[in-house]
Amino acid sequence: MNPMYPIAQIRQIEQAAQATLAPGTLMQRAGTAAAHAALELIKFPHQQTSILVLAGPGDNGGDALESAAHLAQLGLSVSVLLHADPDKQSVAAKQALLRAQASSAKFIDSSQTNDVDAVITSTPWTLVIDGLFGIGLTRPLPDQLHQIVNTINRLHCVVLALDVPSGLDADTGNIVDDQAGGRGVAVRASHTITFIADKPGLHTCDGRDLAGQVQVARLGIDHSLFPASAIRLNHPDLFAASLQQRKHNSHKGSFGDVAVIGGALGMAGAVILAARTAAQCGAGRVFAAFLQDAPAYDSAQPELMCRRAHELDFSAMAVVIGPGLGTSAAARDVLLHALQAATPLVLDADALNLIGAESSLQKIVTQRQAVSLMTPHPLEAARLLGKSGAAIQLDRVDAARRLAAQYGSVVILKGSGTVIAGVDGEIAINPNGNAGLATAGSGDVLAGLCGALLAQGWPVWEAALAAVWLHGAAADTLVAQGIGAIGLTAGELIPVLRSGLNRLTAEQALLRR
Ligand SMILES: NC(=O)C1=CN([C@@H]2O[C@H](COP(=O)(O)OP(=O)(O)OC[C@H]3O[C@@H](n4cnc5c(N)ncnc54)[C@H](O)[C@@H]3O)[C@@H](O)[C@H]2O)[C@@H](O)CC1
Ligand SMILES: Nc1ncnc2c1ncn2[C@@H]1O[C@H](COP(=O)(O)OP(=O)(O)O)[C@@H](O)[C@H]1O
Ligand SMILES: [K+]
Repeated sequence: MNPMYPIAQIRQIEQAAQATLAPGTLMQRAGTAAAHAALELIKFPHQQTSILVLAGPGDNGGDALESAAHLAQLGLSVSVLLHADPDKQSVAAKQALLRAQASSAKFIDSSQTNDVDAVITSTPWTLVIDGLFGIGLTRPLPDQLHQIVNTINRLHCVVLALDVPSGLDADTGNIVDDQAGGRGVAVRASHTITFIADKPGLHTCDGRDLAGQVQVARLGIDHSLFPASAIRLNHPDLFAASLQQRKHNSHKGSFGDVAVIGGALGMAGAVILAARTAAQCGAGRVFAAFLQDAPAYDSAQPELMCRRAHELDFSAMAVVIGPGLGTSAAARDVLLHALQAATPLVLDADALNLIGAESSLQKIVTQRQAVSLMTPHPLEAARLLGKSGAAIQLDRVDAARRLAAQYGSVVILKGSGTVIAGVDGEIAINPNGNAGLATAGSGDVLAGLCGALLAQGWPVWEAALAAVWLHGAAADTLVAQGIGAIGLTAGELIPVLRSGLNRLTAEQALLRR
C-alpha cells in the first residue's frame, strides 16, 4: 500500500530491472509515461499549444528528450532547452537525444543564446516539462540554471516535473543547498510524474510545495523486484481495521476516559481545545485537568469535567499531557506522575520540552511499559534529540525514526508532510492538510484526537495514522469551504474531525459488507 523508497533503494530496483531488459527500455517507458501525463494535462491540444521541455545532462534529461520526441511526433509544437554535454550523456540519453533531434522538436541552444530568459518568456507555453535533474542531483543546480529555474517558477502555466522537481532532494524534501549554506533553487511544479516508485522527499518539508500533484509510473517493473518498504504514504487503508462501528449494546464506559493535563496560568485554552476534541471524537468521558485553578466548567462543552491536575486519579485513563503545561516544577511533578502511570500516554508540547531538558525523565520514557505517543513539532523534536530545528528539517524521516527508537515511542513529527514513525523503524508520511493548520492550537486538537482514539482502544500506530490523516482532511475540508487557509482557527477543526471520523467509519462498514 503506497510504498515509498529512498534513492538508494530506487537505484537497486532500477539495476535489477535493467538486468532483465534491453538497454534504454526504462528510459523509453519513462518518456512515454511522461508524454501521456503531459497530454492529460493539456487535455485539448490545439494549434497554439506549445510545450517547453527542459532537458539536463543525465538520464532525467534522457526521459525528457524521449517525451519531447513523442509529443513532437504527435504533431505538437515542442521546444527543447538542452543543458547537456552530448559527450558525457549515457548511451540511453544519447539515443533519446537522437530521437528528439530527428523529430520536429525545435532545439534552443542555451550556450548560443544571450538571453535565455527572454526566449522562455517570449512564448505563452501551455506546459513546461522539467527534466533537468532527477535523483542524480548531488549538488545545487549550476549557476546557469538558477536564472532559468527562477524564470520557469514565475510562469503561469502547468509545470510537469519528471521524477523529481529539479533541485529537490528526493530523500528529504529539502532544496539542495549550495556549499556556503545559501538557499539553492528548485523547480516549483504543479504536477510530478515520478518513476519506479514514490519518494519521501516529494511529500515532506519543501516537497509538497514543489512537487504539486504526484503520480507514480512504475515503468512495468515486476512487483517481485520491489523489496518490502519501510516508508508509506498515509492513507485510511492503513488504519481501516480500527474503524469500527459502535455496538448497540455499549455504554460510555465502553469508549474509555481521557484526561488532558496542562493549562498553566494563561494557557488554559490549550487544555480546553484538546479536551473538547477528545469529547467530540468519541471518548466516553473527558477530564480537563489544569495545573492551576480549574474553571468550574466549560460553558461551550459542559460535558467536560474540569479538575486540578494533582487531584485527578488518571491511572485508568488515556492521558494527554503537555498542552499549555508550562515547564514549572509543578508541571514536572505531574509529568513524572503521568510517565510512571501504566496508562496510554500522549506526550505533547511542554511535556516534550520538559523531557528534552532532563535525562532522568528521558530514561523513564524509554522504560515505560504502556504505550507512549509523542507529538513534537520540529523545535520540540530538536530539543528531544539535542539538535537544532534546522537539523531536524534537513532529514525529517531520519529525525522521526531516531526519536521513535530512542524513546521507545510512536512519534508524530509535525509540519508540512507530517512524519509518523513506529518503534520498529516503520514510517508513514501524511499527504493531506494545508497551511491553515499553521495556527495556534491546532497541535492541541491533534493531541486530543490521539487521546480519544487511544481511549477507544485503538492500537497506538493506527491511532497516530488516523489522527494525522483526519486532522489534515479536516483542514482541507474547511479550506474547500472558504474557511481558511487564512484565518482558520483550531476550534473550527473539531466538528469537522468528528464528521470525518464518522464518515470514514461508515464507509468502512459498507466496504466490509
Ligand atoms: N537509470 C535508469 O534505469 C532510469 C533512470 N531514470 C531517470 O534517470 C534519473 C537519474 O539519472 P542520473 O543518475 O543520470 O541523474 P540526473 O539525470 O538526475 O542528473 C545527474 C547528472 O548530472 C550530474 N550532476 C549532479 N548534480 C549536478 C549539478 N548540480 N550540476 C551539474 N551536474 C550535476 C551528475 O553527475 C549526473 O551526470 C532519474 O531521476 C530518472 O528520471 C528513468 O529513465 C528510469 C530509468
Ligand atoms: N504548513 C502546514 N501544512 C500542513 N500542516 C501544518 C502546517 N503547519 C502546521 N501544520 C500542522 O498543524 C499542527 C500544529 O501543531 P503545533 O505546532 O503543535 O501548534 P500548537 O502548539 O499551536 O497547537 C501540526 O499538526 C502540524 O503538522
Ligand atoms: K526533474
